[in-house]
Amino acid sequence: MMVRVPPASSPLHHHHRTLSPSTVPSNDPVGNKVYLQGEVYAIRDSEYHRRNQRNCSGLQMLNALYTHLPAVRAQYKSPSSYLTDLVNNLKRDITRRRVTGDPWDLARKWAKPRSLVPDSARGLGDVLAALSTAPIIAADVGYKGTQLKVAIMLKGGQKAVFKPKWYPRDEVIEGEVYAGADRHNGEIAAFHLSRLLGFPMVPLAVGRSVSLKRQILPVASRKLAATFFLRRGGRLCFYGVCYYCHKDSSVCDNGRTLEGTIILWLPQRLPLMHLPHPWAHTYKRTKLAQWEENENYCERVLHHPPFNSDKSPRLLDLMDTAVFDFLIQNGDRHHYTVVSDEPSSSVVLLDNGKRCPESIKNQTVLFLRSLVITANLSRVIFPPRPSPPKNAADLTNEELV
Ligand SMILES: Nc1ncnc2c1ncn2[C@@H]1O[C@H](COP(=O)(O)OP(=O)(O)OP(=O)(O)O)[C@@H](O)[C@H]1O
Ligand SMILES: [Mn+2]
Repeated sequence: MMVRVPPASSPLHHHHRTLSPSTVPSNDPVGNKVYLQGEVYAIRDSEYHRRNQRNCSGLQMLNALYTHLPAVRAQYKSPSSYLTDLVNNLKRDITRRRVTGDPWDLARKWAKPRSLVPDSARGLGDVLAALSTAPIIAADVGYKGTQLKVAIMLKGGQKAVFKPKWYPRDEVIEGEVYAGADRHNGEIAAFHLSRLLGFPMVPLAVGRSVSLKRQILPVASRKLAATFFLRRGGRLCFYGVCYYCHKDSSVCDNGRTLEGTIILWLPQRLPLMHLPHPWAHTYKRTKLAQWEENENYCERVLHHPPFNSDKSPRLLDLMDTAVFDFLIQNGDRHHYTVVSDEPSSSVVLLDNGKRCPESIKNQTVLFLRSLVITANLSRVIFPPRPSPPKNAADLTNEELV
């Protein structure tokens, strides 16, 4: 299911197809079947729909939720001091205060299987500043994955990743939710959003403009350097080594620098493991996934490890991940990542560059507040097993907010 929150007036409004509320719900023969309640659109590809008319349980749940929206709005009409403090503290944390002489060590100590950054992270501003200014002492082709990236080593021995900017910030990406290359600034927004939501599982990420000529090429491995070339007009370009890496899809500097995102590498003591996401797309237009076809799919998932253990928070963590991905508009979490050999590990939120809306920088306090409310919803609507999940429609307003 693909869910969007784009009323034209909202700060989340962005450049995807804009749908007219007046067409809802409709079943137009060529386009999408669109559901609307309040200001939420839930869109499903029409082709899927024709084949599987029954599959609307998620939409019904959403509809049930939106009956509570007016009450939630009323309660949060004015900013609470809790949220004002929360945002102020987050802001203070990301200010450079020169409280640590060893930012890499500080960040390494912070990282735990259920929290990569503490709620109150004195020195975070110093780590972020170090990421965006520390000299790059080595650069190599990306480690794995399909997209162009540069593995870098920063002075002081810290590993990191450089993901280049592909699009102007207001570029429209048409197609499926997983279409297009990554948005470098999506990774940065995702990092701050994760802290705001109390789900700090995104590795630290900052923006940085690098000089390919002066900062990357001189320290590049031979393999990486071999993919550099000059365009007419003096722009330096490269395309790296990866599944989608090709000279035709290279990135170029503007004559001086290339903008991108630097993402901190997680410490060695937190090795990662990738697991298939039970609610992944099939990535084939004509093939439905089991979760799209089978009304009892969730029950089936609950019979398998790690979901069959009352001690495992995994399903709740995946739900929080779903809320998070909804907010950053990421439809590409085909696998999820956890820390190996840590059964209680939360989901490590890597690879957040898909489709993060450009307008996230225009957030207002109002918007932030609604995010915090949304983030808490999954815990309320889906209480931990074994207590039987309540029907969202049965919840009182007090329970929801
Ligand atoms: N900050 C990090 N710390 C540790 N490991 C990382 C980090 N970022 C990425 N990795 C490892 O590298 C892999 C690929 O990274 P990423 O998902 O960002 O690249 P990608 O090319 O977009 O991958 P994909 O094509 O699978 O979407 C991750 O699955 C993870 O194992
Ligand atoms: Mn990716």
